[in-house]
Parts: sequence; structure tokens; C-alpha cells
Amino acid sequence: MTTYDLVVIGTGSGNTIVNRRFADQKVAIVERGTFGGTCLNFGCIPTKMFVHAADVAATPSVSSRYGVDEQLLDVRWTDVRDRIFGRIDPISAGGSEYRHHDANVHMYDGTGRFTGFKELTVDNKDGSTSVFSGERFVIAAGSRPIVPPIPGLEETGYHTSNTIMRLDELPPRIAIIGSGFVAAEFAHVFGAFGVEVTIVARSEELLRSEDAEVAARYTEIAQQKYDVRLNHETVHVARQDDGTVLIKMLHPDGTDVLVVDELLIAVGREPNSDLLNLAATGVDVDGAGRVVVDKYQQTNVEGIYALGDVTNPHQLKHVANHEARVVKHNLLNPDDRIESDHRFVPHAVFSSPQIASVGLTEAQAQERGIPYVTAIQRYADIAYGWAMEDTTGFAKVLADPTTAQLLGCHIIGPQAPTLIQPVIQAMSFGLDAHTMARNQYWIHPAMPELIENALLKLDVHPKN
Ligand SMILES: Cc1cc2nc3c(=O)[nH]c(=O)nc-3n(C[C@H](O)[C@H](O)[C@H](O)COP(=O)(O)OP(=O)(O)OC[C@H]3O[C@@H](n4cnc5c(N)ncnc54)[C@H](O)[C@@H]3O)c2cc1C
Ligand SMILES: NC(=O)c1ccc[n+]([C@@H]2O[C@H](COP(=O)([O-])OP(=O)(O)OC[C@H]3O[C@@H](n4cnc5c(N)ncnc54)[C@H](O)[C@@H]3O)[C@@H](O)[C@H]2O)c1
Repeated sequence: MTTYDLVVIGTGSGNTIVNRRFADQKVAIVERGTFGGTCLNFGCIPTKMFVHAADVAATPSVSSRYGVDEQLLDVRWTDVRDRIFGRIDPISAGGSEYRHHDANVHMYDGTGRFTGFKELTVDNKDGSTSVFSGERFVIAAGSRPIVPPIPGLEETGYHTSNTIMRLDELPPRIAIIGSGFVAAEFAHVFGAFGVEVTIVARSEELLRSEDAEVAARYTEIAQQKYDVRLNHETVHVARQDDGTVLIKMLHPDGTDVLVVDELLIAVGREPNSDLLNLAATGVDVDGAGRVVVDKYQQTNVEGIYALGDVTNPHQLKHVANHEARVVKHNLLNPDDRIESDHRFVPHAVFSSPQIASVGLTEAQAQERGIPYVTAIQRYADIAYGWAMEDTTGFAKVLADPTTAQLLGCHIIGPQAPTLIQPVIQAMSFGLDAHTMARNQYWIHPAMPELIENALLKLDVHPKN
């Protein structure tokens, strides 16, 4: 049986590990789906390309406020779609091609599963089976959309984020079941393109894992743009004779029905660990199916590392990339390993409006008994936000009252994912709010004044 020095399962962030520094090693890479993984093919990149097109499509709806009258004439969906995938698909194909001709790498196109200690069997797409072993492994198998057990769903047919971006035409109406990242981003995309969007949420609020004030503000704004059904549990779906989809929902006051043309399921993602038969090699998973790793990203089996959505609860590309860098270093420097850093993991939702967050929410600070003060700065009260006539956006910061160390930041409004970056930097390097606000210039009248003013408002009293 062939033994590889290194076996990587999954070509998302896992693929970034194998570079020239592994040229003297015999490497196997295994991929069951589209080369390049979720972010490139089904996630971050195409969604943000659609979001950008949606932002452009949405401008006429607000431009008159500035004395500029614009009209949205048409959204040529197939052109939008084909421009995006016309740019993405060749990157995936090129990556695959490169790996298939990589001198020290054997690329397996198939599904891998462990069949013994450090032994992998791959069911190749061409119908053949390969069995080999590895000295060391990287499990980078990612996650997949959860499909809830709603009666009628399988027979009716539905989309997930894997398929929705490749629709043949824009539907007149779409229902999105779920109320998290995917729901918020696709509601913006389809809403801006003129589709009637209904969000069906089990919870009483959208984006409920955000800071409460941000979630409340987003929900309020979403209710003005879309048909938002809160506290609605979908109990049945069915395809009608005319091809439309009938959705039946239960809510606290009774039942509700909805008829749409397409259905998007967006209720979270589950790790792909169950495809790997990890018990055969003795790797532990937790109750949520995540591969358990230590601070070096190593599993309980020496030489088997894991990274990304298959192991961490964040399910974000920048986290998968960070972990891939840690794993790469530790594979190359087994006697001088480094630890991954999950202290301040930020995220952004590219919805309308945009949202970004890092650190503790107020509810989390309260639950953990951490003393904090907060300050809120509205976009409307800083020069650029005022110029834009933004009326709904704000930044909220949390800090320790005695040390002024930043504990969290939550922003809803224009440029939120960019505005939050200096706060992530300050938290990562221990820069306190007081020093951050006062000991540097803030360009006037640029949007980061939102952060400067929020920091200045904090009632903090550092001793030095
Ligand atoms: C719609 C959407 C939008 C997103 N937007 C963002 C964003 O804006 N910013 C952000 O930070 N994150 C975003 N994410 C999350 C981000 O895409 C993921 O966190 C990231 O791609 C995870 O990388 P990974 O390497 O862990 O897994 P993946 O990229 O999923 O790679 C895993 C690979 O392993 C393969 N595989 C699985 N099992 C096996 C097996 N048994 N054998 C062989 N191969 C296998 C899979 O086919 C897959 O290609 C988004 C996700 C979605 C769905
Ligand atoms: N901008 C980004 O970084 C970005 C964008 C998209 C996706 N992602 C990643 O992908 C992951 C998956 O996104 P997502 O939106 O599918 O998940 P999510 O975890 O963000 O939200 C899922 C929502 O669905 C609700 N839900 C669960 N079961 C339900 C059911 N049966 N019926 C109705 N609602 C139900 C949950 O309460 C939750 O609010 C995210 O957690 C995120 O990590 C990131």
C-alpha cells in the first residue's frame, strides 16, 4: 500500500497548506466536490460578487435624496450570474489542473473515509477505489448546509446556498427559511434585484446572535424591505400543480400559508466529519460533530491535524485560513509549533445595511459577569454619515471601565466590515480605547470618525 508523508482531505483552506516547502514530501490531496471548496465556489466570493451587483442595483432607490434621479431599468440575471461564475469557475478549474500536474502531489477526485489507523479509502468519481496510508493528515473537510426535516421538503425540491446562485432565471417570489447570515445576504441580493422576498424565521428576531440592539435594528429595517414572518415554524411544504411552492407555518396565533416560486433553505451548516468514519483512525469529535483539536490544531491522534469548518464553531473563511497557517507551520516545524489564536474572531454580514462585530456582545458580558461600559455613536452624528443622511446606523463599543481595554464592537451601517478593522487590531494588540481614540489622527471627514467618537464617549478611567 502506498504511504504518503502528508494527506490533505479537502481543497478549501486545506489546499493552501501544500506549497514549495513540501516539495520533498510525497503528498496526497483528496477532494470530493468542486476544487477550491466553499469560499471560492459556493460561499464568500460569489456571494460578495452578487452583493456588489445588488448594491449597485439598489442605488436608484435612494439616489433622489441627493438630487440625482436614477432608474433601475433591468437586472439581466443570467449576465450577472455568468459574469460571476465566468470568473470563478476558471480559478477552480485552474487550481485542479495545477494539482493534477504537481510533481510531488497525487490528486484524488473522490470521497475519502478512514478504514484503519491512518489509512484512507477514496471512492473516486471514476468509480475506482484507492486505499493508502499517511504519516500525517490534515482534515480540512469543511461543512455543508443543514437540511431540516420539514415534511414535504424532499419531494418539493429546494435550494441551498450551494445551488441558489446558479438559478436559470430570477423568480418573481422567493421564501428564505432561516434568519442568519445566508438569509440576510440573499434577502439583500434578491430584494435589490426586484424579487419579492419573504423571510420565514423561527426566532422572534433576525440575526439573533448579533448584539441585541443590532439584531433589533436589522429586523426593523428588514421588515420595511421584505415580508418577514417572525416566530414562524415551517411545518409543511408542497409543490403545487402550477409549479409554485406552498409553505405552511405555525405561529403563536395560529397557522399561516405562503405561496412562492423558489425556496431557499438557510438554517445553518453542519461539519462534514460524519463522511470520514473518523472512529477508524481514533479521532474524536464533539457532540456537534466537530473534530476536536488542541491549541496546535492537532487532534487526539498524533500527526492528524484539523482546520476550518470541520472543527471550529465560527465557520468563517478568515478563521479557516488562520488555522491553515498554524497547521502548515506545525507540519514544517514539529519541534517549534505555534498555537492558533481565537481570542478576537470578527465577522461581517454583507446584508443591507451591512453589519460587523468583534468580541463580546452586551448579553455575553452580562452572562459572564464581566464589568463593562458601552457607548453608541450614530452615523447621523458624524460628518460623513450626516452627509449621507444615514438615519439608522450606529456603532456600539464595550470596554472595561477601569483599564479601558476594548471588549467588543458592533456596527450596523455603511462600510461596517471595513470600519471595524482598527478595533480588531486594537483588541488583538491590547491597545486601550482611551489611547486609541486620542493618540492618533483620525482622517476628517472620513467614516472611521464613527469609531473615534464612539471611543471618546466611553466612560473609562484608565490609571495611566
Ligand atoms: C453562502 C456562504 C457565504 C459565505 N460568506 C463568507 C464570508 O463572506 N466571509 C467568511 O469569512 N466566510 C464566509 N462563509 C464561510 C466560509 O465559506 C467557510 O467558513 C470556509 O469556506 C470554510 O473553509 P474550509 O476549508 O474549512 O472548508 P471548505 O472550503 O468547505 O472545504 C472543504 C472541502 O472538503 C471537501 N470534502 C468534504 N468531505 C470530504 C471527503 N470525505 N473526502 C474528500 N473531500 C471532502 C469538500 O468537498 C470541500 O471542497 C460563507 C459560507 C457560505 C455557505
Ligand atoms: N458574511 C459571512 O461571513 C457569511 C455569510 C454567509 C454564511 N456564512 C457562514 O455560513 C454559516 C451558515 O449560514 P446560515 O445563515 O445558514 O446559518 P446561521 O447559523 O447564520 O443562521 C441559521 C439560522 O437559522 C435558524 N434556524 C435553525 N433551524 C431552523 C429551522 N428548522 N427553521 C427556521 N430557522 C431555523 C437559526 O436559529 C439561525 O438563526 C454561518 O454561520 C456563517 O458562519 C458567513
